[in-house]
Amino acid sequence: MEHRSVSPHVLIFPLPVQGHVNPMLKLAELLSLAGLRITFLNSDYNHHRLLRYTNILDRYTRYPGFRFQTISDGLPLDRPWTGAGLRDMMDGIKATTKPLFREMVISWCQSSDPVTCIIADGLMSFAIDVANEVGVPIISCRTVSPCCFLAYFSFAELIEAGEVPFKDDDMDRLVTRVPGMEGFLRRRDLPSFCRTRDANDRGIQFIITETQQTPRAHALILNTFEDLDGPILSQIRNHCPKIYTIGPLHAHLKSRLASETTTSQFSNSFWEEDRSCLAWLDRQPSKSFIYVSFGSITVITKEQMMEFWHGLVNSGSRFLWVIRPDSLTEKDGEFQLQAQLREVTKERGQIVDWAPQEEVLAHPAVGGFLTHGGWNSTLESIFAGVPMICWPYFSDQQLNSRFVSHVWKIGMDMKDTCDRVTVEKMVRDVMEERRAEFTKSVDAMAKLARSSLSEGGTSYCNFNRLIEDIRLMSAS
Ligand SMILES: O=c1ccn([C@@H]2O[C@H](COP(=O)(O)OP(=O)(O)O[C@H]3O[C@H](CO)[C@@H](O)[C@H](O)[C@H]3O)[C@@H](O)[C@H]2O)c(=O)[nH]1
Ligand SMILES: C[C@H]1CC[C@@H]2C(C(=O)O)=CO[C@@H](O)[C@@H]21
Repeated sequence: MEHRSVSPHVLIFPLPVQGHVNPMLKLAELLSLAGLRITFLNSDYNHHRLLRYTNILDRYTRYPGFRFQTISDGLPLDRPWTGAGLRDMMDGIKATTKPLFREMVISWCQSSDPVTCIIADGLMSFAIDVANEVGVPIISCRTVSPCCFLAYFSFAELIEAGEVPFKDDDMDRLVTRVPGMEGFLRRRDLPSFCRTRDANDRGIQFIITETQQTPRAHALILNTFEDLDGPILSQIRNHCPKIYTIGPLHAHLKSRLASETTTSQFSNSFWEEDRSCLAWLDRQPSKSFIYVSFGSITVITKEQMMEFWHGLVNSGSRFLWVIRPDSLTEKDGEFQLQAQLREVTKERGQIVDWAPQEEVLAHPAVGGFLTHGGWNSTLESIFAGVPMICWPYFSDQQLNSRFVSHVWKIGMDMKDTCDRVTVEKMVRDVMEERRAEFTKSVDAMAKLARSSLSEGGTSYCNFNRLIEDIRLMSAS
């Protein structure tokens, strides 16, 4: 790839959530590898956590044009933030981050090194307003699944047609107005924000407003590959014609780094990874354990935690279970329940606060993944060829789990149930009874993912087009 003498300067600005920062940091490194200069804008709080638990400074500052900047997210320092606090986060961003961002961008644009292009999280459309005000091209990046993004586009129409809010409790009724999903999308598969009786609910209105702004951006980056989401992408292209599908980003970065001499540690985690579990995995037989993790912001009740635990133990499979310290909805004085579970679990497996997930999924001893179905986890599981059981918590996860079970047929959907009998049955299905069937389809998808990243593959070529697009911005 050609490097011009002054390379473009790209400002990357993710929503301050693990599942957004992680893929956007990977995107940032990919762009750095291509010779672009990057300013990565993190919230103060998240940056501090990354400094504490990862080697991001060593990893990223080896690129001469890379720098981190920080901004306030407007939240008090004594949170942890989880999915239950979505409104607080959005309010903080609107009141505090938005005006600060505008000031920062204006001052950078007046400096001797103005930004050529902004790549901002598609959930912060105020970045589009600011970019337009200062005349800098902006590309939107949505870290959520394309199927969910498409459903968001249909929210206003669903409301107008009276499909949302739901008028009764029949959650299995088909939803007819999300294009391309007419035959299989049930009410229960819509993003959790639709489970309200109020069409003016702030959650729904926020998503509608943000999503409808996306076409105002110069282009849209999606973390997927064409063979996974082809029919959905052609529907999205009716709204946003210029899309760069360059995923799975985690694997794309690894494949482009493969020729470089670099560290093999890729953690962008807000928690300390417990790497001791890898040694435990090394002692397990092939495809013998199930990995359990519900991502970075899911919270569960003590009751649900116990149902999962009994179901896992009764299944007879060994398991590695990530229980973040802030996982429980209720207070767990001194983490008593978590400590007890750890103790009684020793026989059957391990419980850790946070795992090196990509490495765990790539381990030969893993046979299945019990996941909340966050989009990063879904892509990481597909790429590793690991069948899933999805227990969606919120947002896109309700849709992702339907696609996993019904469209791609690479796992099972445990949505809206949480009892030990179901957990046991599904674990047995994925690990034993239906293992061959799921493994065959997920392996085929993993192969397509790999080929999208190889030279000439769709994600590979789309990434090169993205770079050219950004370079042309600096030339004009
Ligand atoms: O022990 C762990 C658990 C998770 N992870 C990583 O954390 C990320 C989690 O991302 P994701 O699976 O997408 O879940 P969330 O953290 O819940 O992500 C939020 O952001 C995603 C992208 O927008 C959405 O798809 C989700 O629904 C939303 O909850 C992944 O890269 C995992 O590899 C670890 O490294 N170690
Ligand atoms: C903060 C959550 C609200 C919706 C966001 C999202 C999306 O892009 O739609 C996915 O999951 C969460 O991280 C975001």
